[in-house]
Amino acid sequence: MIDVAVTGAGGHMGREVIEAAADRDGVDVALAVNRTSVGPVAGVPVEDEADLPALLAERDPDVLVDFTLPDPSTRYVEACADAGVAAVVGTTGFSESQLAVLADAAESVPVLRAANFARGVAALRRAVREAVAAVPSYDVELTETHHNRKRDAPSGTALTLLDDVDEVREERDSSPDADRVHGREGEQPREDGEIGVHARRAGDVTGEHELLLAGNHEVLTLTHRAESRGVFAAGALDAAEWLVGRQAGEYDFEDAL
Ligand SMILES: NC(=O)C1=CN([C@@H]2O[C@H](COP(=O)(O)OP(=O)(O)OC[C@H]3O[C@@H](n4cnc5c(N)ncnc54)[C@H](OP(=O)(O)O)[C@@H]3O)[C@@H](O)[C@H]2O)C=CC1
Ligand SMILES: O=C(O)C1=N[C@H](C(=O)O)C[C@H](O)C1
Repeated sequence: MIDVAVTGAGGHMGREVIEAAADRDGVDVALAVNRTSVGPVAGVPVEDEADLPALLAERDPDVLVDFTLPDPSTRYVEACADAGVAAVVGTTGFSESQLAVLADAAESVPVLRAANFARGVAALRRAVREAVAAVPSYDVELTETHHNRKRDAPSGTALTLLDDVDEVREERDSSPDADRVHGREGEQPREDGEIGVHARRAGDVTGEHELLLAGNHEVLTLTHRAESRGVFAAGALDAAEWLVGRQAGEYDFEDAL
């Protein structure tokens, strides 16, 4: 049995995680916090996030699962490092300096961060790397679609897929994202090697990512569509179960699969 702490417990993903944990053997939610006051979620009382450091010391959970925003997320992971609690981070949109804070925390505790906890996206990443390696000269365009509440663009998953493309094309070292063109407008002919990146926001779309490769009179598209947030919550809990007992360090969802 592992004891999990959930931050952002009143948010869409925090609620999904608590509900998924309630249905899963071997996982108990020992602590749930939120910024604003909300009632119990799946019978778990939700406490004030300002008290997180004291609550971590008192309840001593094995692992914290966070889906919030970059600012609170970095604070929560720092609190985990102080309390000796592992952290699974699903939040996206971190700046380089916030990522450095997470890396510091990972010197004390295991920290697993992933922009997407859907197993299908893990498979998509492998397929993308393979496809780009097979047709390296083809044009690449990436389109992601999300609900109209989403704050960060492009999505964390889109950025991960772009890094995967760059890794195969071995362009990371020189200038990681110089090849990315975000939308196009006016006179803007496509340049060799550029990757068009398109972020759509509409309605309540859970999350879709499509990588298009085209050249030589053919088009290949690789698409993932999440049909429920439950897939992300299930993956995050799989990651949490895997992470407990690991050495301090930074991990990715692929490590846990
Ligand atoms: N890795 C993955 O698989 C997935 C990642 N995500 C990512 O998870 C994150 C959350 O998504 P989602 O649940 O849809 O978002 P919601 O807007 O539904 O929830 C956000 C949560 O963060 C809290 N929050 C917002 N601002 C602050 C603050 N300043 N201090 C403390 N807490 C704050 C909110 O609290 P309050 O209720 O008080 O506003 C709420 O609990 C996003 O970064 C998203 O991209 C989403 C799905 C899957
Ligand atoms: O904000 C969301 O909802 C999602 N965010 C993640 C991202 O930024 O990639 C993952 C998923 O697509 C849903």
